[in-house]
Amino acid sequence: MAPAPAPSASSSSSSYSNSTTTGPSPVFKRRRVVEEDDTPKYSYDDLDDDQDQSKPAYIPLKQRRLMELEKLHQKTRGLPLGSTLSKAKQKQAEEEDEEEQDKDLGVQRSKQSLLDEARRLRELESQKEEKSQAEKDAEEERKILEAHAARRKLASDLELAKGINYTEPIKTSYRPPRFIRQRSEEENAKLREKNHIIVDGVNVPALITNFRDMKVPQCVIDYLKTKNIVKPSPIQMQGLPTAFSGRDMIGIAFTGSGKTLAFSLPIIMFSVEEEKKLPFVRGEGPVGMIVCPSRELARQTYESVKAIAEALVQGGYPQIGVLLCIGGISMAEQSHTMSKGFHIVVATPGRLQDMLEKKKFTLECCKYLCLDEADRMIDMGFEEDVRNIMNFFKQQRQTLLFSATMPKKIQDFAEQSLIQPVIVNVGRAGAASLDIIQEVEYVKQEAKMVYLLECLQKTAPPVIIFSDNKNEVDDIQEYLLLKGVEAVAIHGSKTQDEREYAIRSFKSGQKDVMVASGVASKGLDFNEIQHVINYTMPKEIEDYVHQIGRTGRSGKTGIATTFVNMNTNEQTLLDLKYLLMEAKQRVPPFLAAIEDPRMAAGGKLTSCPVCGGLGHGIKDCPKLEDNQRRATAGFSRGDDGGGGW
Ligand SMILES: Nc1ncnc2c1ncn2[C@@H]1O[C@H](COP(=O)(O)OP(=O)(O)OP(=O)(O)O)[C@@H](O)[C@H]1O
Repeated sequence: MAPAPAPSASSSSSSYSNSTTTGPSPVFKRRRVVEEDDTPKYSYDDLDDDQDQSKPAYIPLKQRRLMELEKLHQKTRGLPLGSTLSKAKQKQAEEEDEEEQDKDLGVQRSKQSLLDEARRLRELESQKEEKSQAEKDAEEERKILEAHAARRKLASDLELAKGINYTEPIKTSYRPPRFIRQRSEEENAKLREKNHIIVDGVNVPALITNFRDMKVPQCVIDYLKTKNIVKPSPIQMQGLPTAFSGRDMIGIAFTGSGKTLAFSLPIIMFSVEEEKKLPFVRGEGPVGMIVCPSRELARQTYESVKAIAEALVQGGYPQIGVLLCIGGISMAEQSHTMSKGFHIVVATPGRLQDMLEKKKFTLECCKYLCLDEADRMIDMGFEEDVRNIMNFFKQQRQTLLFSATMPKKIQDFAEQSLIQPVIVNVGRAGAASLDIIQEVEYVKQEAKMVYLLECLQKTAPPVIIFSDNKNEVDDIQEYLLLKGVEAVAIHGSKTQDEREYAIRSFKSGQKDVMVASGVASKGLDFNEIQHVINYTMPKEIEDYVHQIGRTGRSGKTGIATTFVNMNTNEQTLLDLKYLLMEAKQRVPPFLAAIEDPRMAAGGKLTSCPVCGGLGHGIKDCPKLEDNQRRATAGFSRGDDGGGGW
């Protein structure tokens, strides 16, 4: 029999032992060995050999079973006890761990199941509602549009502050002939349909299909004839009687359709009437204003107003004064007109605001305001300028907004700013003129310049080439001059003299080609442009519509060629594809191949409310992006307008 081990230092701390050093062997052979992990362990020797000698008073059942198991195991397999024990212990620990984990998992599971539940409920709900993707998109678009359109009304701060809210249109002395007044609504509707005119608004004045019935003075009719204007265009048929009647109006018609006459003849006639009543003297005026987004457009409008005013003088009507109010012209020139009293101001917003602030003239008796290319003016950051100008009005005014591209966003914005407005639409807002043959060609970036020369052979001059980059405009002009082509260039960094020279020499036919940046030539009416070449496809489809609109004007046919390549944004190409389809133009295979993701998702073709493009929704609108980028960067005005406005 093995001697009972002496208590060792290592075990003494926890061994049950007699502290006596003398006398018989220790009573307790079985000892509790405490190891590092404090788990009780039993010496095999003690258990086996000393079983009958010294039995512990009580061994719990669990332990006894373990012991039995160990013994059995040892006998059958001959495995060391420690390993079996530790395995058993491990198992037990694992079981305990599992229990612990289960407790944790229980919490986790219950958390996860809540999420699952929420997801499941959401799925159920969405199944219940079963909204199509298109419906969801439409809803989202509506929300973006609402957020985007949440602006103040286009009214003066004074009116807003005083809570002035005009509800009735301005009264004028104009009365159409009796037979027109007696025409039934059905007849009017038929006539509108025949002329592709769509109107919206209350008590829309009847359209009139000839100038005489509109009571346009004979001398003006004669003058218009000299300009080959014999019959009113659809926008004039509806727009002139509407404006003559004093109604606020939003006029939308394609490029080159005669909008200028539609808004300038009424202001001329009102001025003549006022002058007849009581002649204007120094310091008096104006009666009305026409505000344009660019100097060139303002000058062009000024010239056409002056020409009609001159025709009226020839016809025995009183002389009316017209003031051109744009940057880059001398104050002396303007002072001369102002010294006599004047009736009409044609202006760009910046210079107009400046002159009003300097009290060069007041708007005390001004009752007529027309914003030409209104949407572009607002897009270009002139909204605040226009609002400031409104502050100078002292009474109710008649407001007219005109453009070829008037996206829904601007229409909505304008509608709430006008008084019982009449909306006159000829064709879809933003659609291209049907008098333009549109050709789109894939030309690699590096091949563009050379191909341009070839392209110029398509038609006789005059030709306009557009590029959206000032440096490129200069490069193209230089290249053409080198090749012997008579070309002029115009962009926002040119001086006023250079810009005027370019326009004059091109208009008079001295120069065959004009290379221009988009902004500099919007709305300009050049004589019978044969061909417009978009050297670079503009990012925004509205710009494309305005640019190609320099040809195919007043009923004549023109050609537009547009270069695209892999640098052209796919979404812009999609806009272009739809525009070509709408105008029944040939769609080249590379454009036809571009698929519309909205169609694939079961959507339907609608125009973007922000820019009017057909190839995207408001969420992907490049113009909205651009506006936001400008707003973030603190820009307010058009890219190359710099100093030009
Ligand atoms: N009734 C008409 N019949 C024939 N030609 C017309 C008529 N009215 C205007 N025109 C001519 O059509 C040309 C284009 O007119 P205008 O510049 O007013 O177009 P627009 O609609 O303002 O175009 P844009 O949107 O590009 O500014 C001008 O040369 C003008 O003299």
